[in-house]
Amino acid sequence: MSQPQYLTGQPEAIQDFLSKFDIFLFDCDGVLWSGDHLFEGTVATLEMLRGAGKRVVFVTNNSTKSRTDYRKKLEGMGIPATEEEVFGSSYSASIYISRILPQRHPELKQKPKVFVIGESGIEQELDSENIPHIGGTDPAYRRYVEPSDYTRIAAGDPTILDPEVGVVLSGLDFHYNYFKICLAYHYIKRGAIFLATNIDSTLPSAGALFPGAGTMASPLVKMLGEEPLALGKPSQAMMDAIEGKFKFDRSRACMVGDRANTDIKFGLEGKLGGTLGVLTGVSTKQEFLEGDARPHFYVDKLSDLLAKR
Ligand SMILES: O=C(O)[C@H](O)[C@H](O)COP(=O)(O)O
Ligand SMILES: [Mg+2]
Repeated sequence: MSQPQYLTGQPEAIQDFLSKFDIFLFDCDGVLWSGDHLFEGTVATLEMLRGAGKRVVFVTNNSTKSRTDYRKKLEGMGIPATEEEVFGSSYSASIYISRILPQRHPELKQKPKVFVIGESGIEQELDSENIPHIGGTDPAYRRYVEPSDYTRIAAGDPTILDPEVGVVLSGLDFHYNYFKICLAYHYIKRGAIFLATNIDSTLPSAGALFPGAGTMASPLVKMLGEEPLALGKPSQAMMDAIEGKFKFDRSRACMVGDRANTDIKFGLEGKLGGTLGVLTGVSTKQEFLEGDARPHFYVDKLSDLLAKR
């Protein structure tokens, strides 16, 4: 395994790095910003890349926002963007459920609904693919479990366990609770397909780490003894969908990310021409230098790419 090349403070090496690629797939949390805190130099770096004729695509595992939400967040931070340039795990999961799952599970025709553990980003993307869904942000699910719930769920009471649910989709949920876990578990035990938007164990925000989507799915993994199929990075189903949409030469593409086991693994397994690790998010320098998924290049922060000769 080759040693990642450090680019910070190396203008010559940075120019050589930039000349290798026509398209940059950008992770968001931990690279462009940390929650609502935009990292210094992010806007200028993206302007520099676009000014040099490079294509920029935003590829995020954060399922709480839709492509529309991300366009607004990017523009709100001074980064011009179109929804076409955004590819999120909630969108990746939605197109998997609408276009691939029915071929593999024709029985889902009778069970078209998705039980959502997550926020509105998932609901909006399911709506964009005309997939019916329950749970999610519905206030009816933001409550403590009641004694009668146990008997009703155990009995399969259709007024609490919707018989049309064929998929449980687990994402980042800021309103997570015991009641949702109970329902999700019993839907899966009754045959629903167990999917996740992504497996990130932590969420970088305000310069610190918080529970991630992968942590949301873990109680179900513990109960079921099985992992969900995750449709976000490093899933190559997502890479194929992005390549299909943006039609690019993988050897001229670079994945930029802060997390080794999602972003960097995504680029390496996708056989992209390059991967760039950024040390402003989840993964440490040691993880980039000694871990299983080592980037080709790494920098302390994204704006280090602005260094001039
Ligand atoms: O918990 C999560 O879902 C992730 O931490 C988060 O969303 C990662 O987003 P990304 O870094 O892929 O933009
Ligand atoms: Mg990230």
